[in-house]
Amino acid sequence: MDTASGLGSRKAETLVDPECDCHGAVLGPLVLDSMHVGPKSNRRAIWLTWPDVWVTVGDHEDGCVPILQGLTGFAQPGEVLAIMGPSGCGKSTLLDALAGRLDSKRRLSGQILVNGRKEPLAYGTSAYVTQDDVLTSTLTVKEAVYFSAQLQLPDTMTPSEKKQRAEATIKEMGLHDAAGTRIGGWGNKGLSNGQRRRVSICMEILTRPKLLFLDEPTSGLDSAASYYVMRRIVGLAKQHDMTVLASVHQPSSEVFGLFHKLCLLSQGRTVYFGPSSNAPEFFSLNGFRCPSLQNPSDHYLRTINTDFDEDIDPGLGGKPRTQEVIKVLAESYKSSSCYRHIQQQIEDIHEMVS
Ligand SMILES: Nc1ncnc2c1ncn2[C@@H]1O[C@H](COP(=O)(O)OP(=O)(O)OP(=O)(O)O)[C@@H](O)[C@H]1O
Repeated sequence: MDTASGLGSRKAETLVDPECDCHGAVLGPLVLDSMHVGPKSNRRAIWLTWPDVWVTVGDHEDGCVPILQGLTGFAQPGEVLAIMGPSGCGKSTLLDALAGRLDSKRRLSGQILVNGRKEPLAYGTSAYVTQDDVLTSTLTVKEAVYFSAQLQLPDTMTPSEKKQRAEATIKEMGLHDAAGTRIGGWGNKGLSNGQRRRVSICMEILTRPKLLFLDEPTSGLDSAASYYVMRRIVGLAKQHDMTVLASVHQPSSEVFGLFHKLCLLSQGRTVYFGPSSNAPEFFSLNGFRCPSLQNPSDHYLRTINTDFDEDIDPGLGGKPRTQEVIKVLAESYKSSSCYRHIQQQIEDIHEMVS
């Protein structure tokens, strides 16, 4: 196993771009020690990079329609990247592309690199929580998670260690009170939708995968549950050097504040990619300042949602149409030093892990 020897002497660096449009903003730490294989894990941490990824649907006869248009980004160990944007902007497609789960209709071009290499993920290193909860309705929460633990966890763990891991994970997802409840399903009511969501997450985080994809992990959860679930996931990422990518619809300010990086998409284009703490400055500099006391994620999504454009009266207050706003933001992002810095960080990652 490659332990990235030689990197040990390089300490955690914080990259600051002196020229960044987000003045003096800290553009996020490249924690080089994450490559170290420490006692808490016998698997290598994962740096996922995607410089210029496109996804299209259709064929040559009917014409190809781009769903994702030249997206560039990376996800790093110990951090959670939030993928946000209006419905249909391409969040699930990006997750599917990065996880190697695109169906045959969707064609990928561009590179997705795992630790700087184009290679399939080793078995057991990644997990994906889909939008639909596929669970056995007749089992209780405890049974489902216990069985899953017995099947998924390595033989090096004893049955009682597996049981303990299952119990701890049930607790982590706040399901201890529902442990004895049947999952249920159509015509056989059991868990609530939010509880089912948390059981699905439980099953996938049991193994502490090095790379975790979460498609709408907080859908169906109330704001408090969303916050606690995301906080646990952020904690697990930090504790186990997990690289987490989550598509999120409508996070509260508190949940939004938990994310390390933000990938904001609209119509398959990047509107912003970078530290979530720098997004307010990016929007302000482009003339779309988030009003004080407003949830920043609400502001970003409202600014770039075209679905209800006819509700905006162009004659009143000279408000630009959303299509123009998206164009301004996407072009501004592509020409910003923030974007160049992300490209540089990707090169640094490739150099570091090679
Ligand atoms: N297999 C496919 N064939 C044709 N179009 C597709 C296919 N998969 C996705 N699309 C289209 O690509 C766009 C992005 O879809 P995607 O599911 O990635 O969006 P999303 O941001 O995850 O949406 P939501 O938040 O509503 O789940 C949509 O317009 C969708 O209709």
